[in-house]
Amino acid sequence: MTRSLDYQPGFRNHFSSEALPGALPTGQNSPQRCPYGLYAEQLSGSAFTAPRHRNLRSWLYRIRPSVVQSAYEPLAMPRVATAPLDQPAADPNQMRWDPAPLPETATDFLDGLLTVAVNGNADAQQGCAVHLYACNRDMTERFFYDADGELLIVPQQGDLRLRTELGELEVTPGEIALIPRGIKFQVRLANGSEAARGYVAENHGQPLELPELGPIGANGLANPRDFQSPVAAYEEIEGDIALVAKFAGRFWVTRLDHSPLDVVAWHGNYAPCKYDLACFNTINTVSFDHPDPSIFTVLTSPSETPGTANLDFVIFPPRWMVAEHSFRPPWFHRNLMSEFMGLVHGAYDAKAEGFRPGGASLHNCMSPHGPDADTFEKASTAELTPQYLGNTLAFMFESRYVFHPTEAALDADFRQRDYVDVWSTLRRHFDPTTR
Ligand SMILES: O=C(O)Cc1cc(O)ccc1O
Ligand SMILES: [Fe+2]
Repeated sequence: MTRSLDYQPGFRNHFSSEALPGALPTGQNSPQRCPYGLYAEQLSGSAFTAPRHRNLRSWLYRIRPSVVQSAYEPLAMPRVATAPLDQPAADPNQMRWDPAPLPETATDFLDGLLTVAVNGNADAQQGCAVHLYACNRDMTERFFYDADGELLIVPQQGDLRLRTELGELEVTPGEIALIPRGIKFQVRLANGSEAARGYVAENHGQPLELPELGPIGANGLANPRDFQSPVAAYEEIEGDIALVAKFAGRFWVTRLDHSPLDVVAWHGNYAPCKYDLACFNTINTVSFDHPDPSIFTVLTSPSETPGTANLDFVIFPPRWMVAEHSFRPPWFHRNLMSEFMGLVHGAYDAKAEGFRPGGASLHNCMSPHGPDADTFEKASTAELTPQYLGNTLAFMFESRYVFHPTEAALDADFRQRDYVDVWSTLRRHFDPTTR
């Protein structure tokens, strides 16, 4: 873990931070003249009138307001797709991919994005996209913001420094970062990493929030205090700087003569954050049966239908397995919700092999899936002593909307075209004479 940066703790707290003493106005948001000659700018991540518990906004005190930029021009980014997609048709086939290869030519985070699947409708603020990233170069002269959604970044290899308007964060595999919709940022490799790879969920819907805990009580799962937001940090750099925007499924570029990281102070609850998945308080059965994976929900983006998420971020962390007289791995199942999975490190308990760190799988709405044949055979006869499942960190982006895989994902060399065969050797055990 990286500890060189300062952070403010708490999930969506009302933070205050200033990089110069007294830069943050007190008692009001828009003084007639701001300290140090700064401009005040409000950044709203919700409608002004959103209910109080979902109202998201921060006040930024910056050297120049964001409007000081040129006209936007289209920018080609053919590897990134957005819902709705006309082509190809959605696919019910179970799919799996090996890790995407790391780039051989100089590739920054933006150029290294590749969309695997999309769902919902970005303009209607529904659904999400799943992208992979693989990069070996810093973003230096360019910055990015995404008007189509917030970005949940799940590093799998290599450390990233996320330089945002509201300050800097570093993430390493095992941690996640959340960049709210519209926040300008830049991605650099950190701590000597020469390349980085991971997953991004681009959430078009309601921002991710902590799930309700119901009978679990006041504590457990991801605790709010373990989320960390940056402190204000600014740079004053002049030059020819590109600000790339993703807007309504297309990329655009506007030019600035200064760095957009010019926010000297800010306050509010709309800010990037990071979270170490090792802080997750994992709750599971201590009696029998394998509970639904919703017990492992880190963050959820609700939809209008109660309990039916636009997007859930679920992890499968290291944990004790103690269930008695039970088949312990994930069961065979078919699900209304569509499931995209990735693996940060180790092995996943439903798949003996083939699901590799950096790889991915997709099990769409109602497509059957579950343990592969080897896992089933072993788990059906295993001695059910308490067993520690270490060296594992899988995750799922689960959505009520069907994932439409992109052409690039379907055609990728690293797609395992024979994936469905992992279940083909499941033998018939039925014997009507023996219970
Ligand atoms: O399909 C998967 O591997 C994810 C998953 C895990 C689990 O423990 C129960 C249900 C489920 O969809
Ligand atoms: Fe599943």
